[in-house]
Amino acid sequence: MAYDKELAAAIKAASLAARLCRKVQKALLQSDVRSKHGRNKSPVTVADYGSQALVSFVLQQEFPGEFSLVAEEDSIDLRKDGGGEIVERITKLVNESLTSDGSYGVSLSSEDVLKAIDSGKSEGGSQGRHWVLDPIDGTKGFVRGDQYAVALALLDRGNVVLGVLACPNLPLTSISVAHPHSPNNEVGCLFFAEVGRGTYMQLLDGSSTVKVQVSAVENPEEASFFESYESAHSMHDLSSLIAQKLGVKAAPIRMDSQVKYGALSRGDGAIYLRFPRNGYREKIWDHAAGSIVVTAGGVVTDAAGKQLDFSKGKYLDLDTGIIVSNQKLMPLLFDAVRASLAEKAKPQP
Ligand SMILES: Nc1ncnc2c1ncn2[C@@H]1O[C@H](COP(=O)(O)O)[C@@H](O)[C@H]1OP(=O)(O)O
Ligand SMILES: [Mg+2]
Ligand SMILES: [Mg+2]
Ligand SMILES: [Mg+2]
Repeated sequence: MAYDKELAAAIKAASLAARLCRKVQKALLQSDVRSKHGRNKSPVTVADYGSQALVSFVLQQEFPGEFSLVAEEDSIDLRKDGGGEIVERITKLVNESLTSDGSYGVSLSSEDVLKAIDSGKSEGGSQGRHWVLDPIDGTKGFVRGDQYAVALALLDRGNVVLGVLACPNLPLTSISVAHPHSPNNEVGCLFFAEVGRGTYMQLLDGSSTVKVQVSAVENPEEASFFESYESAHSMHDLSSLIAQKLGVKAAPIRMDSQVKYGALSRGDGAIYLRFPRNGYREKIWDHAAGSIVVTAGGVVTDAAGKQLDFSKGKYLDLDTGIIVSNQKLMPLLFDAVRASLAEKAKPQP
């Protein structure tokens, strides 16, 4: 109700971007992958840029006037010498997506595309409304041919009020430890949630919408947990200690990106553990959409039990890590996390 128009626009923008990403992933060339300028080694592809340009353009068409977007990518590298060819490829991809949709009847120039990418420079904060976008969350998974998500959320006065997670490679049926990728299954899901109205999953073409719910499992022995595929992103040894203390029997399900929140929101597993290495600062676009999608039955906190605060700009200010589970399991999980962190902090004999 309150955010109907925003939700419809977000679903449209994320679906179009997901289609663009799918096309690029199918034909991925090494030359499409660039490393970000020295700051870190995370890859960025034509699809990250194309997705950001497309979502930014669609949202600005739907909401002319006041517009604020906090997004991961910028055009600095693209504007450098030698970036011209890649900008042309991105522009072509964006225009092909807009033409296939047919709603806007425009063709963007390269400069329009660069401007659309750069309109994601807002800092967010506790006042007003801000869109929050990760155009491809899990770029490493995307490049590997695995899981990734287009993650879009809306902040209103510092709170996440809606979120859309498009997961082009997530099987429609439940994934498990034994079948994390299910190559024979149909893939491509989109999750959406609006504050107080539950979470829904549909196919990427918008059909077959169903209401979903986080698993209500209460016995940790029956619970399985998600964590990053990349051990550089989240400490696998710490999660395994937590799982052991909790009594979880199943092996971890390792997947890239906020797809983990999507899978959790429909009950594929009951726990998500994320413990980045020291010094890593979490960004709001890596958790905004995911965190609202799991609120139908789920709880998201940092390792100190505090709710995530999206009102402080583009970084999340949090203690040690992020944990997600259902309301019943959370107290047990929280105890296991505290005990494991204390054990790891003890000097080794
Ligand atoms: N060193 C890092 N530690 C933790 N997370 C990272 C690191 N580098 C990038 N990320 C981001 O973490 C998320 C991936 O986490 P996961 O390992 O759960 O898939 C992505 O948002 C990824 O960015 P990106 O959006 O560029 O892919
Ligand atoms: Mg990145
Ligand atoms: Mg990300
Ligand atoms: Mg990203």
